[in-house]
Amino acid sequence: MIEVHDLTKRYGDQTAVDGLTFTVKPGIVTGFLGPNGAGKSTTMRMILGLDRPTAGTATVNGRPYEDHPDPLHQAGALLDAKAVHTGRSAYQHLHALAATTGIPKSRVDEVIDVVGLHQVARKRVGGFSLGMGQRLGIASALLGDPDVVILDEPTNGLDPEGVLWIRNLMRDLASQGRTVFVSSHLMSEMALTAEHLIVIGKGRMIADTSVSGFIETAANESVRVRSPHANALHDLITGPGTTVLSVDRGLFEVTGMTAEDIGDRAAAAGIPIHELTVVRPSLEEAFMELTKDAVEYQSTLIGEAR
Ligand SMILES: Nc1ncnc2c1ncn2[C@@H]1O[C@H](COP(=O)(O)OP(=O)(O)OP(=O)(O)O)[C@@H](O)[C@H]1O
Repeated sequence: MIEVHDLTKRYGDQTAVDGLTFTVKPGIVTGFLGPNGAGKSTTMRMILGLDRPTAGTATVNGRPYEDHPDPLHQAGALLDAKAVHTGRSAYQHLHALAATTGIPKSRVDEVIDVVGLHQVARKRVGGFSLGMGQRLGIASALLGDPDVVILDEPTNGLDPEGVLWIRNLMRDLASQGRTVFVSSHLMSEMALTAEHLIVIGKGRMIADTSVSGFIETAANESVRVRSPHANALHDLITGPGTTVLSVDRGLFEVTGMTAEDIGDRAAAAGIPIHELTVVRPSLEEAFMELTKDAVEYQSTLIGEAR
């Protein structure tokens, strides 16, 4: 379990993390989302005791990370996969890490198996592809058999096979009862992996919610309805609380009325319906909508700038 309370980090007059309070629970994957520069890495570094908060607290399993006598068993992290001595083999790297932290040698073989690096474990890390480097970073994170796993943008730059592998691994780790906290700036990726989301923008909390709850808050569901009897259909769906957008002749986009309601009313009035579709915003759309005021650099449409 990770608990963050009123966590704040300032660099000079810039506030990178601004009074964040949240809990990351075990047994599920929690996505940590935000546009570039939102403060995700800084928050993760403070949770791991690598950066000192300007104010507030962050604890891992009830204590500041650095106060645990067995920190690698409490939390393992992938922050920067490139931070590895490139002249060593994967095996040597993990072995050195295990030796300096009192982790048995047998665990090195176990994690090499978990991340599927056995065939290249004796090769120099310098020759590793990005995906192999990422796997090695994850092996290092898992070395202490940690309760809490923290991964900063683990799928960055990976091919589809690597992305799928990381996604399945995160789910597996969560199903083993671990706390899995993973950052991303890609909503679409999190939709497939995370159950819960913490969304930040400019260092501030925007949403702490389930994936489905996030979509519901971020944008309204609408219903596309089509009928050859356009006028009759229009009269039927117009009323207080509903918004009807005419998309094409006989095709409307309705908010404020459910598909069931529209279907029942049309049936009762004997109006044929040729399409009745619930339109849910994608997670990416919902994310853009929620964070539009919190991105560091906003692109301006040429038409708007005039
Ligand atoms: N050591 C530092 N000194 C000064 N400013 C910093 C430092 N580290 C981070 N920042 C600033 O703090 C803000 C948050 O950065 P952070 O890297 O935590 O964001 P992020 O959400 O992880 O973004 P990204 O996805 O781009 O990595 C940014 O504006 C960044 O420039």
